[in-house]
Parts: sequence; structure tokens; C-alpha cells
Amino acid sequence: MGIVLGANQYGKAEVRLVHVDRSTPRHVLTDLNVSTHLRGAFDATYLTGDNAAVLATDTQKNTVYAFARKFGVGQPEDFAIRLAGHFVESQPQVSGAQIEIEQLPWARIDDHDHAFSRPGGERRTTTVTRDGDQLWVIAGLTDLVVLKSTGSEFHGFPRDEYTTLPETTDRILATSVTARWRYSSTHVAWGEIYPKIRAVLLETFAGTHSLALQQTLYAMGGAVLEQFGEVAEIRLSMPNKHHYLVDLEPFGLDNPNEVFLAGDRPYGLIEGQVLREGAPAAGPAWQFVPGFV
Ligand SMILES: O=c1[nH]c(=O)c2[nH]c(=O)[nH]c2[nH]1
Repeated sequence: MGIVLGANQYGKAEVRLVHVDRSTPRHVLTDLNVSTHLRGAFDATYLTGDNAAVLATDTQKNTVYAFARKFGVGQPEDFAIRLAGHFVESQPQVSGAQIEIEQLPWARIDDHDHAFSRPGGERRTTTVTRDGDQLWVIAGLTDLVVLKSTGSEFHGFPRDEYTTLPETTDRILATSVTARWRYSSTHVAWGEIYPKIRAVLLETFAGTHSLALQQTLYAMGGAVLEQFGEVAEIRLSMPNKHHYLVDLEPFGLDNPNEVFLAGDRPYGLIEGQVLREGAPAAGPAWQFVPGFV
């Protein structure tokens, strides 16, 4: 019984590309998950490990980023057609290509020029604690994903022998906000105040020129306490969803903060409480509430 190689394809899966069109102050954000698959005369690498025909998947990934800088992205269909054409037309052994693209949606926060939020995914939460006659109400939200394409810096941090992070005065700042706030009374119009607090969190994220995600966290919590006397304290957990500027120099291209790799993990995790001095005590309200300091 003979053994033969059947259908095959190979490529780079899930290239996380974030492109910022900064040609006007009103940034256009395109967030894609691109997978490339090449088909053609690749028997040799499977059968003998001869890679003479194998356009490396790393090269395919680089092509995605370089094309984003060279040509922009536009509609995902156009970007995919351009990539498929390039692979088939530039490599004689590549007879076909399949390019899959998922686009992650972003919406502007209050029609802001460079602050966005991700629709869907977010949840409103509450944790109510009763102990004897006493009652505490915590409200909040999880997974509110937000991004600023400028207006964020990070510098002035110590450098030791393990520090490689460059200082930056212009970076993408993105996070998935989990916030929980404790009301100081139980006489609150829950349904009316919730969207207002959410809106203050969003507008403070958008409006704060950030020198650190820590500073943004405190500003967001502080704004809620300033504007809502009913809130005794707020706790925030904000992963720093890193966006790495792609080095396009090897391809003769600059990258003026336009083409980013959206990292998955690891991520910075910035957490903190913002408290109103003299507010009623929390008692057991936070006991066993997950995800918080
Ligand atoms: O806003 C930030 N805070 C940090 O503590 C930190 N650390 C890091 O590597 N990048 C950042 N960004």
C-alpha cells in the first residue's frame, strides 16, 4: 500500500494588524486578523524537507505589515485581493492563495478624532451583599474595550540591565476596562446612574492625555467620584493591551505610528482603587469579588 501526500496548504495564521490612517487629525482605525494560505508545488518540503520553494510564513506575515504601510488597508476584500495577487504573481511555485480576514469593529467615543471603543462584549455587573440588617451595592462593568490612537506617552521610567522598552511620546493606548463601584447608599436610581457613570469613564479615557495607564486609571476613577456623590469608591482593573510598532526598515519603509502588531499576551495589568475620604465603610461588600486587589 503506497503512502502519498494529499491536499496541503500553508501560511501564517492570525496576523494581528492595526492600521492607523493619520493623514488627517481624524484618525481612521482598521483592526484586522489576517491569515494567509499558499497552495502550489510544495511537495518537496513535506516529502524531503527541501525548502527551496517555501516562502516562509514569517515572510508572509511581514508582507501583510509592509503592504499596510505601502498601500494602506482600505476594505478587507481589497487588501486580501492585493495580498493573494502578490503571492501568486511573485512566486512561480505558488499557484493559488487563500487570504482570510476578520475585521474587529471599533466605534468612535463621542465622535472623538482618536478615541474608540469596541461595540459588544461588554457586561453590566452588580454584586449585592446583605449582612444582618446591612446592605451594600456594588455596580460595574466588565470588558469595555477602548483605544486611543494618539494622546498617550510612556517615558521617564527607570532603566536597568533588563530594560529594552523604548521611551515614547506617542503610542497606542488600549485596554479592556473592568470597573466596580460601591454606592454609599441603597437609595439610588440604579438604571439612571449606570449609563451616566459609564459615559464618564469613556469620556475621561478619551479626554485624558495619558502619561501612563496608571494615570488614566486614576483620572477615570476620580472623575466618577467627583461627578457622582452616591459613589463611595471605585475599583478598576485595566490590562494594557500592547500595540507594537512594526519595524518596517528592513523593507525600506518608515513607520510613522501607522502599522502596529496588536499583542495578545503578556499584557501589563494596571489595577487600583479610588476612594472618597470619609465614605461609609465597605464591610464585607468586596469579599470574594473576583479580579481585584
Ligand atoms: O502605561 C504604562 N504603564 C506601565 O507601567 C508600563 N510598563 C510598560 O512596559 N509599559 C507601560 N505602560
